[in-house]
Amino acid sequence: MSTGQAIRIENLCHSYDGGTVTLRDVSLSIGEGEKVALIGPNGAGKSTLLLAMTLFLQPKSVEGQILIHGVEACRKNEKDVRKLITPVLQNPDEQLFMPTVLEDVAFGPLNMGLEVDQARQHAMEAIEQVGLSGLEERSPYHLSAGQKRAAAIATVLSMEPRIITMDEPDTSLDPRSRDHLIELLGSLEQTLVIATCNMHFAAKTCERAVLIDDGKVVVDGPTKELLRDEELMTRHGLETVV
Ligand SMILES: Nc1ncnc2c1ncn2[C@@H]1O[C@H](COP(=O)(O)OP(=O)(O)OP(=O)(O)O)[C@@H](O)[C@H]1O
Repeated sequence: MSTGQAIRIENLCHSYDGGTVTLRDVSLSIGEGEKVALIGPNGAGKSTLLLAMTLFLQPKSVEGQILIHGVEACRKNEKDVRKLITPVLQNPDEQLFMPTVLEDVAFGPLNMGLEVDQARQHAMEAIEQVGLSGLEERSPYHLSAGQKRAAAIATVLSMEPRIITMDEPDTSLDPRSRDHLIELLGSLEQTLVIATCNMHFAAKTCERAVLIDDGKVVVDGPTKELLRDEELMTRHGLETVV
C-alpha cells in the first residue's frame, strides 16, 4: 500500500564517459511500499538506472533530477540518501567481505554509528528475517549461492533503509532458492526496485513493471498485463508470461 512518494525521477539522462548513452530522458515515480520490476533486455540500462538512484554514477555524467523521499540524490546529500536507499548488489561476493555472516550483517549498522550491542541486535533480526539463523558464525565464503544472496540482503535489511534496490537477485539460484527469495521479498515492507531479465521472477515479485529499452521507459504498468502482451514482449526481446 503506497503512503507517499519514495522515488521521483525527472528527465534523467546519462552516458558513460560521454560515449555510450544509457539513459534517455527517464521520468518515473515510485510510491512508498511499492515493489517495482525494471524489466528489459540485456544492455537496456536497468543497472545504470539503479546505480543512478543509489549515487554510484559519476555526478558529471548524469543530467536531470532524482528525489529520494524528497531528498535530492546528489553528492552533498550523499549521507542522507544512503540511509534511505541501499542496493543489494548483483554479485553477493561484493557485499560479503567479513570473516563471519554476523560480522558482515552488523557492519552496516556499526558503520552508521550504532553501539555494538544494538548493531548486533539489528544484525540478528535481519539474519532471522532472511532465514539464516544458525549460520551467524559461518564464513560467507562457505554459504550456498542462495544463502549468499540471503546474507547480502540481510546486510542491507540490518541498516533499515526505506528503499532497497536489487540487481538481478535471482541470478544463479535453483528453483527452491528462488522460491525462498520470492517469499522473502513478498514479506518485506520496504519499497523495492528490482532489475531483472527473468519475466517469471518479475511476475512473482512485483505488481508493477517498468519496461526499459535503449535507455528509455517504453511502458509502465501492471506486471501481469505487460508480460501477457506478446507483441510488446517480442519487440523488446523478452519472454511472454501468460
Ligand atoms: N562502466 C561502463 N562503461 C561503459 N559502458 C557501460 C558501462 N556499464 C554499462 N555500460 C553500457 O551501458 C549500457 C547499459 O548497461 P546496463 O548494465 O545498465 O544494462 P542492463 O539493462 O542492466 O543490462 P543487463 O541485463 O545485461 O545487466 C550497455 O550498452 C552497456 O554496455
